[in-house]
Amino acid sequence: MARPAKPKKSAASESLLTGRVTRSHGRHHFVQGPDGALYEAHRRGRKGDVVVGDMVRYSEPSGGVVAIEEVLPRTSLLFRSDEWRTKELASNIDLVAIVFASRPTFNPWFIWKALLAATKAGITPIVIRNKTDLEEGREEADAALRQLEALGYETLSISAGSKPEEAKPILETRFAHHKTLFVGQSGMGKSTILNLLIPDAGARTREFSEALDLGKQTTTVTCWYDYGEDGAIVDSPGFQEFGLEHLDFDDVILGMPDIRQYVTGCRYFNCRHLNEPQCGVKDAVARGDIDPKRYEFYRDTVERILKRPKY
Ligand SMILES: Nc1nc2c(ncn2[C@@H]2O[C@H](COP(=O)(O)OP(=O)(O)OP(=O)(O)O)[C@@H](O)[C@H]2O)c(=O)[nH]1
Ligand SMILES: [Zn+2]
Repeated sequence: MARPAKPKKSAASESLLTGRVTRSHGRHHFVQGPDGALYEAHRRGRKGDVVVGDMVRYSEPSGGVVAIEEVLPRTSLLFRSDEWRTKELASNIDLVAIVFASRPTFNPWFIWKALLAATKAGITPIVIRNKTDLEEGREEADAALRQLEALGYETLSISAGSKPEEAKPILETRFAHHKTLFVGQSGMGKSTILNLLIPDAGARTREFSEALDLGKQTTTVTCWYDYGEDGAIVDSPGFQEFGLEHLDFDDVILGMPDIRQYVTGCRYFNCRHLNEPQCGVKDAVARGDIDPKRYEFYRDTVERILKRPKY
């Protein structure tokens, strides 16, 4: 028997609306419709493929809850991972702002890992050195910043908390018309910066969590805030680690310009720059042309990758 012809696009699919996923709590998503209204949303078929930042097609709200029928193609997708799993952080962003300060003590590896993850995702990174007013730890923080600049990364220096009137226009100029994800270790001043850019962010979140009775949960998830006409500020919860389980060896080389520039001096074309003889990278470390701390980071990152079963 002949199969029945596939039905033409149903009236239902034509009535789908397009909106943005602005928050996710496990399988609970929140979609902002074209009119700005927020809807609680579930993914049709319980697929776990929805990420904050996604543009989705969803069905008309019934009882306030909508069904996400389709995730539209993304322009970018940023990951971070831990030992156990790789997690999407946000989609459709075009800048990653990495915030650090001299106090609490920052970990340069966090910054370097975030830079590698951004490079891997093809998203422009920018490093923000906050709390320039603090004396404590100033030297290390300034040295870290100078090194990042020498590596070719864009940076900004501000005191978001103590000189907000100076910091605000600097931030506004750089982040207008961009969709920026902010990442940083806890306590670096991410929330302070966010509040300068979006003064009512706290109120928006409170309103939202009260309306949906979410309590404290809202502070522990990634949130998308529209910013101006065509920009967005995406706040991620502070975390201490920025795992790179989703990177391969080549991604590390591509994301570390100071290492990459010496690989042409290696004898073996497949040199990993770890224990091989006549290695251009190790020679550069020995001469003092590569910062030993950066090489240590390189070694640790690559050794983790090479330990994986795939290699
Ligand atoms: N001295 C000084 N303190 C600042 C500055 N910016 C922020 N702070 C302070 O640093 C502390 C941490 O700032 P937050 O904005 O809460 O940091 P956060 O990165 O959002 O931290 P989490 O919420 O843990 O992720 C607060 O006490 C701020 O007042 C600054 O420019 N100078
Ligand atoms: Zn080598």
